[in-house]
Amino acid sequence: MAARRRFPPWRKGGRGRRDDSAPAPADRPQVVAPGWMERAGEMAETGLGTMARRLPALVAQSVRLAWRASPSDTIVTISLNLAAGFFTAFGLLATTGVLTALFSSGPTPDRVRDALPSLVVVAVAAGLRAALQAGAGWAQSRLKPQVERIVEMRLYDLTTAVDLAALDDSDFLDELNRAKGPGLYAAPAVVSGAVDILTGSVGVLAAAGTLGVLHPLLLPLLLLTAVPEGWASVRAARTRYLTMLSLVGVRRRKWILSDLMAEREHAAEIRSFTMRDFLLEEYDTLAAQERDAELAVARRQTVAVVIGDVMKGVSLAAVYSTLGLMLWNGAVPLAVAGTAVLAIRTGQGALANLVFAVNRCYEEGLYFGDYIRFCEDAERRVPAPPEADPAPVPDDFERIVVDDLTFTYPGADRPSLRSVSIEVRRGEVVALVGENGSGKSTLAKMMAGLYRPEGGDVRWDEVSLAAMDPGRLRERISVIAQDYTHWPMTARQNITMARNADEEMVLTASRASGADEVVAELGHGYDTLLDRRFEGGAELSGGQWQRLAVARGFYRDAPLLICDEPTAALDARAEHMLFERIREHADGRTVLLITHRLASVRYADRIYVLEQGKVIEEGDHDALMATGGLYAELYALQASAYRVSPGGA
Ligand SMILES: Nc1ncnc2c1ncn2[C@@H]1O[C@H](COP(=O)(O)OP(=O)(O)OP(=O)(O)O)[C@@H](O)[C@H]1O
Repeated sequence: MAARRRFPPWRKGGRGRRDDSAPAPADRPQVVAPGWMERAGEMAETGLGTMARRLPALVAQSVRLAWRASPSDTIVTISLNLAAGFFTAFGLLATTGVLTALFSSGPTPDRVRDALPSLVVVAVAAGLRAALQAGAGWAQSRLKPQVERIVEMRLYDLTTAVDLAALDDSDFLDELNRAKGPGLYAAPAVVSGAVDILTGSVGVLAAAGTLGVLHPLLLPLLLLTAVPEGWASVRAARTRYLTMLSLVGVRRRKWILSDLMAEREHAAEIRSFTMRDFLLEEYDTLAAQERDAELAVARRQTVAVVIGDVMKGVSLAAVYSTLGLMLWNGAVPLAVAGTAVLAIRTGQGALANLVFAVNRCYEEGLYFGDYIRFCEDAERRVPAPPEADPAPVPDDFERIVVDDLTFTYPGADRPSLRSVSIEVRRGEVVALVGENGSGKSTLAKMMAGLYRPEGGDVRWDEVSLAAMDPGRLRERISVIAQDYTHWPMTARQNITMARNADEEMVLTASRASGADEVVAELGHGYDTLLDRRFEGGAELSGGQWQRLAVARGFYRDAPLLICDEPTAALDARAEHMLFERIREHADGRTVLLITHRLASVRYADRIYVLEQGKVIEEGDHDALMATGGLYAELYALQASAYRVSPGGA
C-alpha cells in the first residue's frame, strides 16, 4: 500500500515494528504507530480527483458549521462576496469600453473624453467591489471566534460525557489528542478556507465570464493555468499531513517528556534520581526523529512547488502566445485583447487565491476530519440516555447486591474482576481488602456506576444500576477516590465540588475529616485558592490534600460512601480519627471501605478478600482469622510489624 512507504523507518514492516537503524529503543512504546494510523494514512492518499470529489462535502460541512456558529454572519459573508464578484465582472466589461474609446482614431483629448463615462463606471464598480469585500472580510473574521467556541464546547461536552472506559482505551486517547490539537485549530481555518473558496470562485467566474463574453476560446486558456498550481498545492498538503500522522506518537512522547522536565512536581525527583541526562537524551532522540521528518517534508514540498511553478510558467506562455496569435489573425480587436489581458490577470489572481483556499480548506479539512471522526466515535461512547422512564434512584436502599460481576479494561488481556458477588446492607461498614492489583478499586468504581459490567450486575434493592439515570445515581453515592484531584479552586470549592455551599455542612465535613485544622492555617481560610500557579495560591502537603478529599466525600449527603484508601497519606492521629468516624458508620451512612491498614477493618461488619479479581474469602474479622487464609496471613504480617498479637488487642 502506498501509504506505508511514506511512514518513517520504524513504521516499516508492519504495525509497531521498527527498523534496526532507527534510534528508538524497544522500551519506548508511545513511539509505535497506533492502529488508526493505517486508516488515516489511506485517507490522506488522495490526488486532485479525490480532492475535487471530497471538496463539495467539505465546503457544505463548513457552511453548516458556520451557520451553527452565526447564521447572520454566514449570510452576510456569502452574499457580500457574491455581490463583489458581480462588480468585478461588471468593472472588467466596462474596461472594454474604456479601451475601445482610447484605441479609436481621432485626437487624444476626444478619445479620453469618450472614455470618461466608461472610466466612471469602472471606478464606481471598483469602489463598490472594495466596500463589499471589506464587509465580507469583516463578517468572515467575526465567524472565527464563534466557530472556535462551538467546536471547543462540543469537544469538551463529549470528553466529559464519554464512558469512563473510553478514556482507558489508548486508540481513543490518540484520537482525542489529534482532535484536541490540530483538529480543533483546523475548524475555523476550514470555515475561512471554505469562504475563501467561495470568494475565489466568484472572482474566477467573473473573470471567466468576461473572457467568455470577449471570446469563447479565451476561457479554457485561463483554466489551463490553474492545473499545475493546484497539483503542487495538493501534493504539498498531503506530504505535510502524512508527516503529521507519522509523528503523532513521537510528539506525544515528547510532550510527556517535556512535562516531566519542566513541571515543578517532578523537579525534585529528577534531581534526586539524577534523571536529567537520561531524559535529555530521550528527548533529543525524539527531537532528532521529528527534525528529520520535517526536513524531508520541506524537501518534498519544495520539489513539488518548483515542478508546479515550471508547469505554470509553460502554461502561461501558451496562454499569451495564443492570445498574440488571435490578435495577429484579427480574431480579436486590440481593445478586446487588452481587456482579455486584464481579465486573465484578474482571473489568475482569483485563481491563485482559489487554489490556495482549496488547498488550505483541503489540508485543514484532513485535520478537521480527525476532529469530526473523534466526535462521532465519542458520541457512540457516550452512555445511552436513560430510557424515557428510567428506574427511580431510591433515596436509600436496604441492600446493594453485586452479582457475578465480570469486567475487563479496554485493551487488557485479562479481566480485572471475575464473577465477583458481594452484598452490602444499609448502615454497614463493608471492607474490601487484598494485595495490590487484586481488583478492589475496580470493584468500587463499578459499584459507583463509573464502569459498565461486562457480565453480571450491581443492584440497589433489585433495581439494576444499568436501569437508573447515571447522573441521579451518582448524586446518591459519595466517593473518596484513591487518585483524587487537587482542584485548582478554593478550599471551600474543593469540599463542596461546584455545589451550593452550605456553611454548616462544610464545617461538619471538615471537622470529621480533620480538614478544619488544614484550613485554619490558610491565609484566607476556606476562600484560599489551592494552587501555587495563581497569585496568593497556597500549597498543601499530601496529607493535607487527603483531608480535604475526605471532607469532599463527607460533604455530599449520600447514603453510600465509598472510601478508597482514604488514609494513605494521613498521619497516625488523623488516620485514627477518620477510622473512628467511619466506625461510627459515618453518621449512619453505608460505607464501602478499601484499605491496606488491616487493623482498621477489624471492626467492619463484613470483609471481602480479593485476589486476582476474585473474592476468595468473606466474613468478619474473627471468622477470617479463624479460617487462617490470606486475610489472616496479611493481618499477622502487619500485626507483627507493630508487635501486636495476631489475636487482636
Ligand atoms: N485504567 C485501567 N486500565 C487497564 N487496566 C487497569 C486499569 N486500572 C486498573 N487496571 C488493572 O486492573 C487490575 C486491578 O486494579 P485495581 O486498581 O482495581 O487494583 P487494587 O486492588 O485497587 O490495587 P491497589 O491495592 O494497588 O490499589 C490491575 O491488574 C490493574 O493493572
